[in-house]
Amino acid sequence: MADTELTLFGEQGDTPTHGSVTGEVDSIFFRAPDSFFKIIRVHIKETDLTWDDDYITITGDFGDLKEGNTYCFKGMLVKHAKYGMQFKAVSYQNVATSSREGLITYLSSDEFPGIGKKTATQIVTVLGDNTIEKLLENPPSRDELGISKKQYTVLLDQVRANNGVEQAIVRLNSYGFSSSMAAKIYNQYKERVFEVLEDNPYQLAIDIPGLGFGRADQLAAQLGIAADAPKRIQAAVVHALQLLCFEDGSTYTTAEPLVALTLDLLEKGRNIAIDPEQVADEMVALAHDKKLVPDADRIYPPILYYNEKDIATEVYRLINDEPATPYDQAQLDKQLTKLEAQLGITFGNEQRQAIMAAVQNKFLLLTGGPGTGKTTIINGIVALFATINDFSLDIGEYERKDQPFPIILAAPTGRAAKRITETTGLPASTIHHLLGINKLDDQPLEEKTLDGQVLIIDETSMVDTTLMKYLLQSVPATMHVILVGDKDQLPSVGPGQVFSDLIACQVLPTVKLKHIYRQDEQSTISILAQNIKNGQLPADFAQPKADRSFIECNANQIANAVTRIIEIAHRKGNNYDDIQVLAPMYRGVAGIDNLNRLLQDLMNPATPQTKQVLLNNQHLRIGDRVLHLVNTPEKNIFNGDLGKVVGIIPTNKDKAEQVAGKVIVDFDGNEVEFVGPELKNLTLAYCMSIHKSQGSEFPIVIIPMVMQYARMFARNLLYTGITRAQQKLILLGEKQAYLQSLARNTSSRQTTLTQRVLALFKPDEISITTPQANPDTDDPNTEMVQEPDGQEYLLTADVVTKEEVDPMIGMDGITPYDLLDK
Ligand SMILES: Nc1ncnc2c1ncn2[C@@H]1O[C@H](COP(=O)(O)OP(=O)(O)OP(=O)(O)O)[C@@H](O)[C@H]1O
Repeated sequence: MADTELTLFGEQGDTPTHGSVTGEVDSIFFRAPDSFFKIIRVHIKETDLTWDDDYITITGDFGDLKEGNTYCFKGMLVKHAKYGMQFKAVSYQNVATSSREGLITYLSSDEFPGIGKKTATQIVTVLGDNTIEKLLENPPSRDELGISKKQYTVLLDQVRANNGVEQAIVRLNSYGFSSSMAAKIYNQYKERVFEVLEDNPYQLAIDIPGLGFGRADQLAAQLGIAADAPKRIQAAVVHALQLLCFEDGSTYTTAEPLVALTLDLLEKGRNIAIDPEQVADEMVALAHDKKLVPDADRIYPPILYYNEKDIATEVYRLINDEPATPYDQAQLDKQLTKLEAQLGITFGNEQRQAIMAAVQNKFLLLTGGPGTGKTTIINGIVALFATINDFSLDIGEYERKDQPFPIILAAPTGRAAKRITETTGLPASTIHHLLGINKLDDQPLEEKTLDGQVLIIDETSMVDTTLMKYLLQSVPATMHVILVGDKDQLPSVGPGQVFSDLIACQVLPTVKLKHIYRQDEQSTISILAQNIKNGQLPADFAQPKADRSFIECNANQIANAVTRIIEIAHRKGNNYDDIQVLAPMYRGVAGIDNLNRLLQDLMNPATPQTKQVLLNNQHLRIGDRVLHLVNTPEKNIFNGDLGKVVGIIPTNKDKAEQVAGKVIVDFDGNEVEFVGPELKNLTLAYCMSIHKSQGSEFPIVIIPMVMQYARMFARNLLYTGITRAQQKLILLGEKQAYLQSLARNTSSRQTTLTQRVLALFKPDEISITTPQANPDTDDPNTEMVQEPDGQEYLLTADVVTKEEVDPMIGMDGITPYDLLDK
């Protein structure tokens, strides 16, 4: 049950009703499969709330609640949008075990066979009020209790089974953790929970998502850990190092920012001054204990330091351990021409070179800008490999013989993997799946060696340092590795810029595609892309071109302007399905959520006959464009997939606000049913985030960019967004927002992978086999696809005045101002 559906009772004026309910659990309606969350009905015995009924619905995170048992719940009354008034418990306690009589009744109940009232009284007399806690935490010997061996075993086993979780949660509640956080903590450490907590409360900040250094520090204060205790300072250093590396995407930091952030954490938490010398001393101690790694003037979290080194070693191994089989160039060329006929495609010259380089090198970096056909040529690489090695590409044949398919195709995201399959017709998976990694940040369950002849990874720029290390470690020496990507598009979420760093080495086999296929030769979209990549806006940025335009407007005008642009484009014969709005943020008047509401009314308006249901605060209608938000490989749909709603079956037919029972969505011919909790994985997609659009293309792209989005500004975000447009691009918003996006070049993460690789390879050691050796790797200024003739670049907005901003593409007679006011 999402909290957004709840309002605190009395929120609109009265004080919220906090209080307690003591009562017997009548029934447990709902148990969440993956947490302690439960919804229960309780028969009230006592309450300080104003409540007329004998029963009340209570929600919360509870351990092993038993129907028929009496508990005391503390919390507040809330109003659920659909189910009305209910009680949200933040803590609870079993009443049966909180008084002497209750304890005796409990211990002599059927749950403890062989223990009668007399023995139960004897146990409670020896142990007193805290009988249960003592039995759980520090059980007395059998002799002390004076009971039989059998009774002793039953007693301890049953108390642990019944009360372990509950008591731990109650005790964690007493440290101020909510029941849901207490449940997370308990699940992490189980019966070791208090041992960990008392030994080092800061460990919680490392292990429990959502529990930061600040909260662990409060707990440490409760447990009496001094403000200048080495344990506390060390925890702050480790936390600051994580923040500096993991939030910035760097693999290391330096002493100055690390000490500054550490002091900030330490002094903010307890309001005292800490001597920087002390921080430096603890940094030395941490280095001694291998909890951070100093190297020259850099400081690394150990995992990132060793992962960079391991990647370099693996690349060296793959290139040197087993040299590639030499092939005759002319033969390859001939084979490829034959394959083009079979595949029904003519590869460009540089694409042909890239395909041949892939079979001639053991390890190849295949890079190129957006739309240069990187994904498309995977098909050619696979086909050429199969031909020269004489193996079949018929999956069925391998399945029948129970043999592995010799080509392994994978990508960092499910959707990129699906795109490979769509392009090649061959199976592809996420790298996580390939390596047997369950959660995003976990490691493989067991060491794995991949079985096959060729490994091709698409969208490699999104692979972070840790995942790349695991991937390369799983590659046998005989396997060819082809890493495909574009270093200028969005980087990995996790630390590192592996793909870009490997290219920057300039000693590894690299092929760069330059010719753009997504847009045609005359396209000014690709020229704009090159400029943006170099951190520049062309002087003609705001002048309308045949395929792009810029409309200046502020955040409050965006929604209206976008709507009008689409209306006009539609009137001019463009199909709504071909128009995609891409924006950086969800919230705000110019955010994705607001635009979606407006664009839905424009592109798929409700009529009295329209079937629609309420979902995630949005109305979903037949015909709506929707986005899938998670990976569901078993249904072949992934995070970022776009589909169209083709069927809706509402549940409660009589009500005005119908709630969805079932929604059927067509994802490019794959019709998928969504029921119950699966529905929350869908959202409207007339406007979608630029992040989710990476790897996709659309005929017409509209991008609003205003200062309101400042938090998200990044050069590679803008670059990725505009390069999604195949034919037309309409940019709108504040010029300053575009300039600031360019100024923030987040690709400058601090990493040392390049130098680790170079330290292993001596310059003359590596032989690069490319049909046209391509050491021209990484100077962005040397790789302009088309230099705009005599164009001056500028980084200031002054030159472009409002008068120069003309109507949008081909929209004769319409001024920008027509678009702003309806
Ligand atoms: N040789 C070719 N002939 C015709 N069309 C091509 C050729 N190569 C690529 N294309 C087309 O160009 C478009 C872009 O190709 P593709 O998606 O493979 O590029 P990409 O480099 O992977 O792009 P991105 O980095 O944005 O994912 C596709 O529509 C594709 O069909």
